[in-house]
Amino acid sequence: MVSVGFSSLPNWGRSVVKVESVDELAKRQLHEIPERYVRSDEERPAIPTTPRRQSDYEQRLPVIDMSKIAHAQHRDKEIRKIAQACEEWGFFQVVNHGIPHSLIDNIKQIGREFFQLPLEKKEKYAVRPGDLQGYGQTFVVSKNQKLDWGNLLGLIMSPSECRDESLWPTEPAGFRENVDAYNTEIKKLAVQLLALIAETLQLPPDFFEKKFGNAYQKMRMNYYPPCLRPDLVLGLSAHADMIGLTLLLQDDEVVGLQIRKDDQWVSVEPISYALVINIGNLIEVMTNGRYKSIEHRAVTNMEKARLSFPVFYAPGFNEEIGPAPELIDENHPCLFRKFIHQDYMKNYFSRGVEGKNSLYEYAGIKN
Ligand SMILES: O=C(O)CCC(=O)C(=O)O
Ligand SMILES: [Fe+2]
Repeated sequence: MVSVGFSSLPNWGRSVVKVESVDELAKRQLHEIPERYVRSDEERPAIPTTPRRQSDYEQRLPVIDMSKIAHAQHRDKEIRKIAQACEEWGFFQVVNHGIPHSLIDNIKQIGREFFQLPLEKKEKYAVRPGDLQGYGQTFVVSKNQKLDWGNLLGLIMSPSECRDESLWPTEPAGFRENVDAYNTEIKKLAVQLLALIAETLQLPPDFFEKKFGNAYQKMRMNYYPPCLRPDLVLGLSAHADMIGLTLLLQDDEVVGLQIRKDDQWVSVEPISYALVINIGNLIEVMTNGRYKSIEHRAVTNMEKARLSFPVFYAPGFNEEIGPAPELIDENHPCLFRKFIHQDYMKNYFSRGVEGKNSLYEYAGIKN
C-alpha cells in the first residue's frame, strides 16, 4: 500500500506493529516493568546520577561557538574544532547559532503540551501503516522485538509532496507556526554547517549543498516518560541516523542522550539553548568514511520526563550518494559504492533498528 504522505514515492516496505502508548503505560501505578521493555544484560544502560557529576560525561563533547566563525581571528580555530569533532566524535554541540531563544522555548513548550494531551487527541495523528510520520513509536516491525520507553511525533517538512498536514496537530495553539519557523531556522543552520564541514575537508564549498537542493527535512519530537527502572530500559534503542546531518535540541534538565565513544557510552551534557549536531550515514558515505556516523541512544529518568527534538536533514530522494572523488586515493581506498538515496532509505526502514551495520551491508566495498 502506498501511504497518503508518500503518494509520489514508492512504498517504504515497512510494516508497523501497533503497540500501547508508553505515555499511558507510564501513568499507571506499575510495580514492575513489562517484559517487552526489559533489555538484555548487555543492553542495560548505566544511568547518569542526579545531581550530575563530571564522571557522567567522561570526556566532554566539543562545543563550537558559531559567533566566532564570523570573526577572522577566531575562525580557523573553530573550523579546526569542527574537523576534530567530526573525526573523533561524529558529534558536537553548537552555541550562539542565531536561532532565537524564544523560538526554542516555544518548541519545548509545545512539545511538552502535545504529549500531555489525552491519548484520543494524540491518536488522531497516529502513524499509518507504511508511513514515516505521525504519533507513535519508531521501528516496531515485529511482535517480539524489545520496545523503547518513549513515544514520538514525526513530521516531514520537505519535500513538499511528503508534507502531510493532516498529521500536524491543531493543539496546542501555535504548533504549526512555531514548528515551521523553527524548521526554517534549522535549515539555515544546516546549510551553514554543511559548508563548514566541506571546508574542513578542503572540498568545494557547495559539495554538500549540490545534493541538498530538494532536501529531505523531518522533525521529530521524542517524549520519554519517567520510568520506574531506568537501568532496565532504553528510551530509544542504539542506532545511527541514516540521513545527512541531525540537529538536535535536547532537554536542559534531564540527561538522556548517550553516544558510543571508544566502546563506552558517554552522556551528552545538556547546555541551555545549544544544539547537538551529528554526522549521519550519508555524510559518512560522502566523506568516504573520514567522518563517521556514530551510534547513540537515549536513556530515561526515574522522576522526570525528558523531551528531545531532532531535525533530520538529508539530500533529495533521487540524489546519487557516493564518496567524494577528492577523498579517494591510494591511502584512502573507496569504501562505499554509489546508490540512490531513496533506495537506501527503503532498505533501512524495512529492517528496523539494527545499529549501523546495515550501511556496510548495503553499500560497503570490501578492499
Ligand atoms: O533523545 C535523544 O536525545 C536522541 C534522539 C535520537 O537520536 C533520534 O531521534 O534519532
Ligand atoms: Fe538519532
